[in-house]
Amino acid sequence: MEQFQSAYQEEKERLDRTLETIDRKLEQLRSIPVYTGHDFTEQLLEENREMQRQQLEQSHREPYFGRLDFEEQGKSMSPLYIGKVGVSGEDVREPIVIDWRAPVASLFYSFTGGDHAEYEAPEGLIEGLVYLKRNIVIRKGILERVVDTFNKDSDGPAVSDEFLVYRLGENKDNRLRDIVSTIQAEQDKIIRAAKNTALIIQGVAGSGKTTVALHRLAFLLYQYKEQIKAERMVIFAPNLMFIDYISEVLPELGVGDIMQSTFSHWALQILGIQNDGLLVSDTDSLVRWFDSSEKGNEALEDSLLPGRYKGSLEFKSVLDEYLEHTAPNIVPVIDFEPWEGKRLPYKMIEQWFEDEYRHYKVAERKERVLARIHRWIEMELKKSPSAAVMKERKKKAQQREKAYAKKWPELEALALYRSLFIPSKAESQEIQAITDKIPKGIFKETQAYLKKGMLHEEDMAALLYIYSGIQEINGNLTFDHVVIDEAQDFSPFQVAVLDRFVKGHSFTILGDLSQGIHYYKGVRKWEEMQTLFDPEETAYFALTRSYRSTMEIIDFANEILKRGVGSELLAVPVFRSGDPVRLEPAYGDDRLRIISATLEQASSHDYRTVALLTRTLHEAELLHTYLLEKSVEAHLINGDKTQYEGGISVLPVYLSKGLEFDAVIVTDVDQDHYGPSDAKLLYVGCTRALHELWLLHGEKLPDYVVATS
Ligand SMILES: Nc1ncnc2c1ncn2[C@@H]1O[C@H](COP(=O)(O)OP(=O)(O)OP(=O)(O)O)[C@@H](O)[C@H]1O
Repeated sequence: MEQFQSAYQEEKERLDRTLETIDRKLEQLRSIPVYTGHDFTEQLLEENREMQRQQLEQSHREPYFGRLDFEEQGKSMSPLYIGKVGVSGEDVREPIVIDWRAPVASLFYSFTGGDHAEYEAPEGLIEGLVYLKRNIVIRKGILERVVDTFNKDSDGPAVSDEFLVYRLGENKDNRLRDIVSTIQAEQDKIIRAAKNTALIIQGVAGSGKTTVALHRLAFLLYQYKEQIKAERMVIFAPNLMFIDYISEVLPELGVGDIMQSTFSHWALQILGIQNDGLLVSDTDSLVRWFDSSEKGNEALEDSLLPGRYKGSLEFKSVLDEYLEHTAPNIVPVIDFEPWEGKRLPYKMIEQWFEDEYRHYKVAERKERVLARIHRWIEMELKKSPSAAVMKERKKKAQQREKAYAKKWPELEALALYRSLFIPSKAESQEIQAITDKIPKGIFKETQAYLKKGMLHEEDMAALLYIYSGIQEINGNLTFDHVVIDEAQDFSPFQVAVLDRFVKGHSFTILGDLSQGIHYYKGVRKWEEMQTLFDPEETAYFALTRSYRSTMEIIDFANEILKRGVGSELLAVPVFRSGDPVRLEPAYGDDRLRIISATLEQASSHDYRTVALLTRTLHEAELLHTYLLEKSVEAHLINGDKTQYEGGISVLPVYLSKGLEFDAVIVTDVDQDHYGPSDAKLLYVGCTRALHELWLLHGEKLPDYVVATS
C-alpha cells in the first residue's frame, strides 16, 4: 500500500511537471498570430503550427500511458514515458514523451520479463536492462491509476496481466477503440513488421486482428514517412457498417484520410461502373446463401460454387487465355481508306500495333494507333492539289475515320467480360474453346444474369483482372499498402488482382479460417494465398490468444469448434473470468416471452451494447417488430445498414462478424436452425460476446453444443 502511495505520488508530481511544460509550449504557440495571408511557405508553417497545437492539446488530456525504466548498456538508467504522440522538452533533443511507434517504445510491448532486454534501432540492436514497466491511466489531465506490470525489485519476475484484464473488463460502446496502452508482444511484432512484405495473419476470434491492422497502419505512416502516404493506403472490410464501427481508431491514433472500402465498391469505382442495380447487392447475396432453405453445404465442390470458382486461379488462367486471344486480334483486317485513291494498308497498321507500340497495354496501343492514323491523315491532306480538294477530302476523312475507329473492338473490361460469356457469332467458335473450361452450370448462370445486365460480387476480381490486362495502372491508382480484413472470405484471385495495384507486395491480410462461414467463397487454407507470393515476399503469423471474451465464453466456443468442425485453431483465453454461459430453453409458446425476459436481464447491467442474434434475417425482422411493439428500443441490422448505433441490436448471426457486444443472446439454437455444417456460424455468434452469453435453445440442441460449466 505504502509502495503504491509513493508510486502514485511520484507519478502525480511527474504529471504536473509534464503538464506545465505542455502548457508553456501551447502558450508559446498560441502567442504567434494565426497567418491568414497568401504566402505559400507561411501557409505551410501555419498548418504545421496548427497540427502541433492540436497534438499538444491531445497530449494535455492524456500525455502518456506507460513508463519504462530502461538502462541501456553503458549508459545510466532513465525513465521513458510513452504516449500516443511524442512531446519534446524545452530542449528539442530531449523528449519528455516518446511516441509509441518509436523504436525504443517497442520495449514497452515486447518485454516479457527477464534480465535482458533489446530492441531494434536504426543504428543497430540496443541491449540493456528493464527495471520497471508501469501502466498509467490519465483522463482529462488527471491521474487515475498506476499499475506496475513488471518491477525488477519485486518477487514476481513475470510481466503481469492485471492491467490488461482491467482494460478488457470495461464495457464497450459502439466503436472499436485503440489499444496502445496494452498492445501484446505477439501483436507488436505484426504491427512493426517491415513494409514490403505480404503479411498473412491467422488470428482466432477476438485476438485483435482488426485492431492490430489499424495500429500497423499508424506505425507504417510513422516509420516510412517519406515513402508512404495515408491517402495511398486502403482497408478492405466486409461491409459499410463494419467500416463505420472501426472508424474511430485511426483518428484516435492521430491518423486520418485512409480509404476504407469494400472490394466491390472500389472495383466498381476503378471500372467506372455505376452501381445502379447492375451489381446484385451484398444483402441479396447473403440472404441468397443464409436465408435459403436450399442452402448447399460445405462439401460441395468448387466447380459448383460460383464464388469459389470465380475466385480461383483456374478461372484466372481462363481469362489469361481469353486476353491472349483478344489482344492480338483487335486490329480490324481491312485497309483504311480516308478518301478514294488513298489507302493505309492493314499490314502497316498492324505493324504499328504489333511492333512499335508493343510495350503498351492493349487499350493504350489502340489509342496510340488511332492517334497515329489521325496524324497520317493530316500529313496526307497537306499534299492535296488545292484548298477546295483538301476541304472535300477532310470532310470525307473525318467520317471514315470515325467509322473505322468503331470497327475496333470496345476495350472496356465489362464489354470484354460480357463477350466472353456472350460472344458474337463471328467469334463464338474460338471463344468456345476457351469457355469450355468453365464449369457448365457456372457458365450458364453467369451468361443468364449478364444478359439481364446484372453482375455479382464474385465477378469483380475477373473484371478488374481484365481491366489491368488492357489498361496501364498509373500512379494514381496504386496503393502504398493494403489491409484486407476478414480475409478468409477473400479469394486468391482477388488478392492476385490487388497485387497489381500495390507497390512491393505491401499487404496485411488478416482472417480466421474458423470463421469462414461463407464457404461458397474465400479460402480454406492460407497456403492458397501464400503461394501467390515468392517465399521471401511473404510472412505468416498466428495469433492464438483471445482478448475479447471471458474464459467461460471462450471455453464454450472452443468446444463448438472442436466438436462441430474438428478444428485445431482454438483460442487461448486471457485469465478473465465471468458468469457461466447460460443454455436455456426458449421454444413453443414461451419463446418470445423468454427472449424478452432474457433481454431485460441482460440490459439490467450497465452494459452499453447487447445483441440478439438470430439465424436468418427474416427472424431478426420478426423479432425486431415484436420488440418495437413492446416499446423496447432496438436497432435492426441488415446488410444495407451503414451505421452501427450500439444499444440493443437485433441481427442475423452472419452479419455480426467482426463486431462485439457486452452481452449476446443467441436465439433458436436447435438442430433445425443450426445443422451439421453450421458450427462455424454458431461459433462466430458466441465469440461476439465480451462479458455474458446466453444460448436460448429449442427442443433438440445441435450435437456440437454442450454446457461446459
Ligand atoms: N492488446 C489488447 N489490449 C486490450 N484490448 C485488446 C487487445 N487486443 C485486442 N483487444 C480487444 O479485443 C477485442 C477484439 O479485437 P478485434 O475486434 O480487433 O479482434 P479480431 O481478431 O478482429 O476479432 P474477430 O475475428 O472475432 O472479429 C476488441 O475489443 C479489442 O479492443
